[in-house]
Amino acid sequence: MLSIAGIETFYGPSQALFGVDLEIGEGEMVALMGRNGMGKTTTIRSLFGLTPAASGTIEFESRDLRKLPSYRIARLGLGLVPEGRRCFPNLTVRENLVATARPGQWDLTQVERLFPRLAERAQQSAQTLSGGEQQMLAIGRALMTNPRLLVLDEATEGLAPVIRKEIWMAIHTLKQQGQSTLIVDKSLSELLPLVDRCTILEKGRTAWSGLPGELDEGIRDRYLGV
Ligand SMILES: Nc1ncnc2c1ncn2[C@@H]1O[C@H](COP(=O)(O)OP(=O)(O)OP(=O)(O)O)[C@@H](O)[C@H]1O
Repeated sequence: MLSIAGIETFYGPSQALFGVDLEIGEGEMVALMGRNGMGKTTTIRSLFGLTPAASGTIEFESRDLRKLPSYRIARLGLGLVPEGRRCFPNLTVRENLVATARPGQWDLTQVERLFPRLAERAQQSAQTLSGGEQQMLAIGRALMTNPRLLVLDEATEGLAPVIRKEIWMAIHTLKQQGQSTLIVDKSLSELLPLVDRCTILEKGRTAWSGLPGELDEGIRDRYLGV
C-alpha cells in the first residue's frame, strides 16, 4: 500500500532524514520507532508533503506522492493525527467531527461508538475537553475522513493512564477492522502485541525493520534505549 524508499529531508540547510525506508501493506499496522529526534515526525511530515522529501520515493497505492501538495495527499486517503492533537477549539465536538467528514465506513455513529465520551460531549466546544478527550477527537476526526491509511503520531503521549487505556482499546478495534495504520508511540508494551511490523529509525535512517517478535533485547538496547 505504502512504500517509502531512501527519502532524504531537510529543514532549511539542516538535513534530518538520510535515507528512510518504510513499507506498509493493506490492512497492516506498522510501528515507526526510535529514540527522540531520530526522525519519526519528519518521516510523517514528508509522507504528508508538509516538509517535502528532497530525494527518494514515496509511493501510495502505486501513485508517487512526493510531488503532490498536502491537500491532494489527504484526498488520496491519508489521514493524519499529528503530535499535539489539533482540533478547531471554538467548534463543538460534533462540528469538529463532521467538518472534514467523507463518506465511508466511519461515520458519526461509528466514531461515537468507538469513543463514547465524544457522544457525551457532542455539544461542548472542543476547547473545554481534557487533553485525552481532545486526542480522541483528533483520532475521531481523522477517521471521519475515512482514510485508506491512518497515521498516529504519539497518540497516547502525556495522557492519564485510564485515557491511554481507552485509546489503546480503540486502536485494537481499528486493528480488528483491518484499518491500515502507521503508529509512532513510545509505549512498547502496548505497541508490540498490536503491530504486524516495526521499523526503527536511527539518526534519520532506517536502522532495522522486522516482526515485533524479532525485536530482541539487543536491538532494543541498541536503538530504543530501553
Ligand atoms: N522545524 C525544524 N527545524 C529544524 N530541525 C528540525 C525541525 N524539526 C525537527 N528537526 C530536527 O530533525 C531531527 C528529527 O526530528 P523529529 O522530530 O523528526 O524526530 P522524532 O523521532 O519525531 O523525535 P520525537 O520523538 O522527539 O518527536 C532532529 O534532529 C530535530 O532536531
